[in-house]
Amino acid sequence: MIFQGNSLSAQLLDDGIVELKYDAQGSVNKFDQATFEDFRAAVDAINNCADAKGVMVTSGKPAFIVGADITEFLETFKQPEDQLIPWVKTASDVFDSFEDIQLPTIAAINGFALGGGCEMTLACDYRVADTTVNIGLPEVKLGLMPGFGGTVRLPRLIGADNAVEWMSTGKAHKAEQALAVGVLDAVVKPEALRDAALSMLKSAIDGKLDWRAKRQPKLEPLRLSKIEHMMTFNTCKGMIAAKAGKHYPAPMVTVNTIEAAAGLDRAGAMAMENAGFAKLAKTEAATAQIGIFMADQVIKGKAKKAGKQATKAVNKAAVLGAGIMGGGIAYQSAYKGTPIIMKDINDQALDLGLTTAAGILTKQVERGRSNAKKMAKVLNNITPTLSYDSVKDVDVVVEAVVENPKVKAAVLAEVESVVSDDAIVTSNTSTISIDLLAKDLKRPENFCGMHFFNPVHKMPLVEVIRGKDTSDETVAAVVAYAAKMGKSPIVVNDCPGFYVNRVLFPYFAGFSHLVLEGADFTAVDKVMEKQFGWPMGPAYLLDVVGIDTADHCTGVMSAGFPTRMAKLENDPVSTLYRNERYGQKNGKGFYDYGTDKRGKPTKVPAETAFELFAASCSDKKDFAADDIIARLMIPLVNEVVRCLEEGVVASAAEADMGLLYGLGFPPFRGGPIRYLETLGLDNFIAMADKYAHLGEIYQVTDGLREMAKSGQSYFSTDVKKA
Ligand SMILES: NC(=O)c1ccc[n+]([C@@H]2O[C@H](COP(=O)([O-])OP(=O)(O)OC[C@H]3O[C@@H](n4cnc5c(N)ncnc54)[C@H](O)[C@@H]3O)[C@@H](O)[C@H]2O)c1
Repeated sequence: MIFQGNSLSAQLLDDGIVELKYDAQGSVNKFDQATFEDFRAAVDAINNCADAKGVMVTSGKPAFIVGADITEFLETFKQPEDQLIPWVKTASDVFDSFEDIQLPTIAAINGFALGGGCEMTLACDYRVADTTVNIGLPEVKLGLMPGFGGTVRLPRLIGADNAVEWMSTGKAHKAEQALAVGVLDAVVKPEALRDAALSMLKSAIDGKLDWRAKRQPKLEPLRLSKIEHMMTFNTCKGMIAAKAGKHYPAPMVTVNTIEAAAGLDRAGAMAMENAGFAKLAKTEAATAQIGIFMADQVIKGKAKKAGKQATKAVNKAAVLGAGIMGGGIAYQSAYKGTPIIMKDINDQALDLGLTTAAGILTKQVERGRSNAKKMAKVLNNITPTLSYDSVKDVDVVVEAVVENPKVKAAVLAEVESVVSDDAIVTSNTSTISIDLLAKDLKRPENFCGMHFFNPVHKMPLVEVIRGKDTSDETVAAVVAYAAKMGKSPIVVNDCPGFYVNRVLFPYFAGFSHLVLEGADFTAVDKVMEKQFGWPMGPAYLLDVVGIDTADHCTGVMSAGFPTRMAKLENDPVSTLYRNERYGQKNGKGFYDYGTDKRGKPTKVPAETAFELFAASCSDKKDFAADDIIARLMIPLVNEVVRCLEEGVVASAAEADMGLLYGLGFPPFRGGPIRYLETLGLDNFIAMADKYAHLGEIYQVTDGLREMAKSGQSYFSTDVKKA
């Protein structure tokens, strides 16, 4: 052994080959600060080893190297930009010093080689992978760009156009794709990987392969003619500008960096990369996207823990109601491998439920994401029925019948009397209290809410709602089932609106206030979509949710929080409802919906809506974009803070992910709490105080003022809880 560190070692094998083996103490190999120290020391040891003739990089884990340690990023990136440049240069220098070892080098790549893991292989002269490989530079998904030489080495290896595509999409590539584009030199079966790498390295040592010639282009400027240069970068920039948009600067900074560095040697190009990386590390988008990655880990971690704690595995499920939601739930359960009975009271509904599932599957087949065999298997996993007979032996029931407390109470009691004593019963209600529904059940400990979002197959969130009698076992089993369905579950406590709708309705109230004061709803939608970044502005979202549903929910919320969320006089939503404008479902709401000559869906602001509001709202008035954003977002953020303070949602991470996964909160803003903290607690409070006279939804809590005063972060409170 010529070097032994905590996460990697260098051993001199026969024939003078040094095996540089990454084998961290944790479950995966990643580049954290300690690994960098090891890496640097290992390079020194190899340079000082007189007998070394070549270097083979391997992994002792099922994955090669998964990337940099993202958990260190947010803390590190608090440094000012001018200090981050030397910080990242220290890291890229180690990769350069490895690349400069005056011996042939090869990476034997298995499983994931992402980010820093991919960059480690790029610093080698040759790359042999096995068929399990997944290789790529996904930094852009964290609002960053490669920082360990990826932007320098990859374009010089596979051409600027291919490299920009790899880096601007952040996609991971399978072995064959990476081989075709020239990132890999060979692909072999997993059992042949080591021998193949050794054999190729020996050929280089013996002079049969010219490793110096292979390395040289990586040290020089990119070989591009003026025309090629112009064509490549202009085309790439055009595509990126259209796709990524202004809220996601990382892809454009990446391509600009590669372009600016094209005429430079490695040292010059690396300096460009160091600067570009530091610039991106300081953007709000990077903070937000890194925050999302960490918060997602929190959710996944909790789901995994629930899976271990759950005493009851869900192997067979039932859904009651084959409507929009029931059909979607049946599809999702079946698709992810849990057979499900779909019960309704009428045949037509069952047909519709199955047709919905088949429709989703057909689209997947058309897009090449599935095939007829898989489609048949999924459909076979759904058993439609009109009777309770086949529901008897299921492990979990999801009730998704009409939103009527009496019907739900009757259906829940019925099903409870049919299933076994340890079966879990859940409700997909969006507004009815879980404690209220549990009141007449014999086994309330086996009951909780399981709130899916529409459309079920697309929306990642499931709120698992704990009632006052719900047992921990029930929560654990339902969380595990939701995760098995491929969803991201968050556990919330029972309260009106649960978590997501509870914070959404104050936002809608902010919108209604604005319209009542004369705002043009199309202008509000435009600001909230284009500037704030929501996938739909509030008027459009209300149309999609359904004006009738929204009006009903407003009633529920005002009953639950009578002072803060009291129904507004002349609420534009109620005005539309009274005029039978139910939104997208009947083709008329704030907008009119239809189809054009080619059958494409259309959406135009409805003249009738303007007329109705002219009669019940103040005269038309323009509002500044900042004003619009503040008046909608302050109520939402305030309510999220209340939910955290009341323990409705357990952590800032879950509060953020709930809105990201349930409502499509703009990812570049990270979630409501990340948005609050990016603004700064003091700034948010100052802004909210300006609007406090508008009502309670604008008034910040004492708890928030306390947090601001003591300079605390909601995310550090999460760390303490964990
Ligand atoms: N649609 C949404 O966007 C959405 C989102 C989240 C939650 N939810 C909730 O999901 C539930 C269902 O909503 P939906 O939109 O799917 O409604 P829907 O009207 O499309 O479907 C309800 C189905 O329940 C069936 N049904 C009625 N009584 C029944 C009974 N006794 N036994 C079995 N089936 C019965 C009906 O025949 C119908 O097929 C509601 O509680 C709703 O609040 C809806």
